[in-house]
Amino acid sequence: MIIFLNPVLPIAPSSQTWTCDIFMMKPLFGKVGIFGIGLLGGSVALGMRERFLAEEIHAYDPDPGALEDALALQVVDKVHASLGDWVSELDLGVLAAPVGVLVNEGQKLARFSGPHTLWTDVGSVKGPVVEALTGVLPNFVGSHPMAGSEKAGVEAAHAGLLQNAVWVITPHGNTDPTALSKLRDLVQNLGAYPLEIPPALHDRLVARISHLPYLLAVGLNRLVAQDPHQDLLMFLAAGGFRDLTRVASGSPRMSRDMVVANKEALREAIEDLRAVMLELENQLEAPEALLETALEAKRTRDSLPIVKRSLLPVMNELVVQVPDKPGQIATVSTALGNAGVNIKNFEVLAIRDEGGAIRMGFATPEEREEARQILEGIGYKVR
Ligand SMILES: NC(=O)C1=CN([C@@H]2O[C@H](COP(=O)(O)OP(=O)(O)OC[C@H]3O[C@@H](n4cnc5c(N)ncnc54)[C@H](O)[C@@H]3O)[C@@H](O)[C@H]2O)C=CC1
Ligand SMILES: O=C(O)C(=O)Cc1ccc(O)cc1
Repeated sequence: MIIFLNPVLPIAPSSQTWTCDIFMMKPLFGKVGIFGIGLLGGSVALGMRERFLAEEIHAYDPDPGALEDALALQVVDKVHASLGDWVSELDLGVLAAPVGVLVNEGQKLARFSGPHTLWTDVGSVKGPVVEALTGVLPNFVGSHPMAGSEKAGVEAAHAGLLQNAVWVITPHGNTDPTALSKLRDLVQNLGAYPLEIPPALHDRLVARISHLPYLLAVGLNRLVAQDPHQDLLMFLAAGGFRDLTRVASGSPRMSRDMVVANKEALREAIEDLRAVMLELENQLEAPEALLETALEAKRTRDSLPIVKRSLLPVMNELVVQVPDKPGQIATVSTALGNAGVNIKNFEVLAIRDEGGAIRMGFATPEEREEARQILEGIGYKVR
């Protein structure tokens, strides 16, 4: 069964109906722990921070450099180089380590977890992780945001990565319904689309739509690397080769772990692709048949849904913290208006007890910088 839910974005109602009452809303979670503060873990933390979904965000990572960067970039509030009692205080734990270590990491965390913590992971393969951790980590529900990039590490993390992304949730027969519902809330509040799919079906589908394309990208690059005219091929590589092989630029370790963990489903997909390639090879002698296949490919490719990543490029956005006092929206917009800075997009984000936040979009990075200086100049905290 597949359930597709519309996201509930924490966008403010129109200015006529907006009241300060929403400033009294509590964040969805108190303490949150991110285990593996890289591209995905960092993006979850930033998304939660930007939308005030957590009171305090902690990170654990075996790499001291990752912890240092996460603190310096203000992605999290506190960092830990080891697991300990702090884990038992978490309301939400997110495993965002490489796929190959998720089961082991989850089993270790089970020894520290409190009974009330909601646990999830963002790993690219779900079957083995969900099987091993359901009922072991309390309130565990597996998940997989279908969003990423060819970059790795916390310095590449950004909240916009998850915005409007399809975020697969993979319930198991023993999944606790309350935990499932809380995870759905989190995904929707992060601005993503929760899509529920059983773990085994998820793995079969991502083998075809994500893992096989990755192996193909590796294979196409290997053909170039092994060719006696490698240098010339590099010069000739135009948009097609680049588009088709972009994912080979991602973290090789992350991707290696991902394909190995899904090897059964991937073998089937490779087998099917072999048959298709053979068919295509034969169709070189049957141009009419090849044209039919090419037309079908164009129809399929052209009907892929267009994913709108965010209302404005993430780079031109500012988030301003505002206290729970009357007239804040007027003060912010008047200060910018008086300086001739045009606000292209205006959104009131989720709110915590002591105040709220406004997200604004600007047409250019220069205008955003000007807005930042003006708002900081009149005492606002801006990110
Ligand atoms: N990169 C992508 O496009 C996507 C990745 N994912 C999944 O997200 C997870 C993380 O991937 P990325 O953020 O891309 O990788 P990354 O390499 O950017 O970050 C992984 C982090 O995990 C840390 N780590 C390594 N061993 C650990 C352990 N035992 N415990 C805790 N942390 C540990 C690393 O030091 C690193 O900071 C993986 O499971 C991956 O399958 C999911 C969707 C997209
Ligand atoms: O960069 C892209 O287009 C990707 O497809 C990245 C990606 C990598 C791994 C995942 O589990 C999900 C998405």
